[in-house]
Amino acid sequence: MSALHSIDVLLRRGGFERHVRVSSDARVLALVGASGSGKTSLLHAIAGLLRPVRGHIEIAGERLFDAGRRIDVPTHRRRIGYVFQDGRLFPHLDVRGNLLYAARGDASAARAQLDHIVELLALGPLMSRRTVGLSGGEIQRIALGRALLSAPRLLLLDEPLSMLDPDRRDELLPYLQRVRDEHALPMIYVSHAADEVARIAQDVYRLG
Ligand SMILES: Nc1ncnc2c1ncn2[C@@H]1O[C@H](COP(=O)(O)OP(=O)(O)OP(=O)(O)O)[C@@H](O)[C@H]1O
Repeated sequence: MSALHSIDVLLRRGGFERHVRVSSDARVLALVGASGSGKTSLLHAIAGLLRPVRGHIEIAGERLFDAGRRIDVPTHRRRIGYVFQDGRLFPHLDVRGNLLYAARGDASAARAQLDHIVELLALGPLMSRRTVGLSGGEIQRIALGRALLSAPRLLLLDEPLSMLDPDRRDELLPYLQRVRDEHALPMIYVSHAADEVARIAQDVYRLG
């Protein structure tokens, strides 16, 4: 039986090429490595945005990609929540609209799930705000909530705290820890910050 995260791929992007081999049973895995070592490229490959030259990607028993077996699950069927450095909220929607954008299931299930996420991430006071004027930490909490509401089977986080100043980072970390502890989701967490990695992840893979 494969590990929870079982990845063995050759990645190529322009002149960049890297072989990545990860086998880990940690539910929360951190990816670290120098700038340009391929962390984001690996997340893109997992999300189906970059096709590996060869190899396989299997997470939580789900074969997402396997060149030899001609498996390449389309991005929208991979059920992946993706949180970027900069939140990437939709400017034309208010906070509630952003959260519900990708909500799955029937209306009552979506509402129950929304209530849970709003509580978990303390988003109540923000619900009818426009995205303009939100702080960086608020934006990231909403981005995290939006990703969770898509009912993902895997959460990818690409340096979600790196644009925040140290105080805001410290404020947001406990929310990430709550998500880690209250959702049984596998998570892959890219970061440059060793202290952050130590507080979030259960295993660390270094690229490069
Ligand atoms: N669209 C692209 N076309 C060509 N090369 C690319 C493209 N995107 C990324 N690269 C190259 O691929 C390599 C890996 O980039 P990637 O963004 O995966 O690294 P990273 O480890 O996430 O870096 P950082 O920590 O700076 O975000 C780099 O050398 C980068 O220049």
